[in-house]
Amino acid sequence: MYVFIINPAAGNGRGEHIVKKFVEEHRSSTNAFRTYFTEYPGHAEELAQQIATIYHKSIELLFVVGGDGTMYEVLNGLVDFPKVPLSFIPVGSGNDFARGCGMPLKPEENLRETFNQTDLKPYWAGRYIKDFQNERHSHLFASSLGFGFDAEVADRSNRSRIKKWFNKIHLKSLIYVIGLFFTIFKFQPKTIQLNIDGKEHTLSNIWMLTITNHPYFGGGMKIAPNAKINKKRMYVTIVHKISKLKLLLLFLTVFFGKHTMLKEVEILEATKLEIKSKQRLTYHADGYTSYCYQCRVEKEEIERLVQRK
Ligand SMILES: Nc1ncnc2c1ncn2[C@@H]1O[C@H](COP(=O)(O)OP(=O)(O)OP(=O)(O)O)[C@@H](O)[C@H]1O
Repeated sequence: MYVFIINPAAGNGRGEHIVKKFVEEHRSSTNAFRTYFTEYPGHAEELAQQIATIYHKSIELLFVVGGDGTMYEVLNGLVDFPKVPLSFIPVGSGNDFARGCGMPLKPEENLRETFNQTDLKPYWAGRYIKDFQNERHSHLFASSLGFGFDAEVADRSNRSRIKKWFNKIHLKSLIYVIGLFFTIFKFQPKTIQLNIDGKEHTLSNIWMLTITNHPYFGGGMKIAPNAKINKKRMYVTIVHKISKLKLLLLFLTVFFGKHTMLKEVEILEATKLEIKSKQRLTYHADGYTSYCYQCRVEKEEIERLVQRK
């Protein structure tokens, strides 16, 4: 059975149209298609959990049709069902997961290719637990988890009342650019206690600390250019002691992965890490934003099967 979880709010409803057309074309070869539509934020997580509870043994492939936020929700709905094979049809605005997995970014092409040659490979998500919560409250992230400036930009943009209108006229990225200019004047660099694989570091004047499972974040920015999808390591990009002007330069060069030439940028590898701060930290996980003072992060040990190069 092929299952589609479609977010009609991502990509202005493009996913719904593409899947309907595809199902119509393939109905004669198989009838085993089920389509589900999300109705509100958080619904993809509930749907994925309910569908997997009932059908986990018969799902040949679960297609996530949306953006990175939908992927994040589905992944978290499947926490207890790692054997459900996943594919991502990118119709969102960022689609970093598709980029990181080397999938075609054109949704029609992606869907056709995935369906014709179901060549699944392992993928290891990241897992994080914030503040003093226990394992039961851990969350998974598919692509990235970031603390500091970029998270504050994302948070400001997510809370913006005009975001909905900008989305409608395909100008979502403009909201982030506006958010970036507002945040750059307000942001207070952080002091962070960072434990990487047992080694303690006190880092001051931190602007960004971003953890990724593959090179991309923020809608195509190549933040960790040498990152490879792997079982053990996450890539930690730290931006510290940087001037505001240079930070703007960083946001231009990061699309080509050239920000690593700046002395203020450091990329480390980690299996497990813990971040603590006395200041409240804003974070984003695959685009979702929230706040914490402490966060433990590690690779998910279980491998999931996803469509990727
Ligand atoms: N029916 C719905 N109506 C409104 N919002 C929804 C609905 N279904 C899901 N959502 C929310 O839509 C938001 C955006 O989804 P998603 O992140 O997948 O797309 P995107 O923002 O276009 O892409 P990207 O994250 O790749 O930039 C998510 O926060 C999700 O919870």
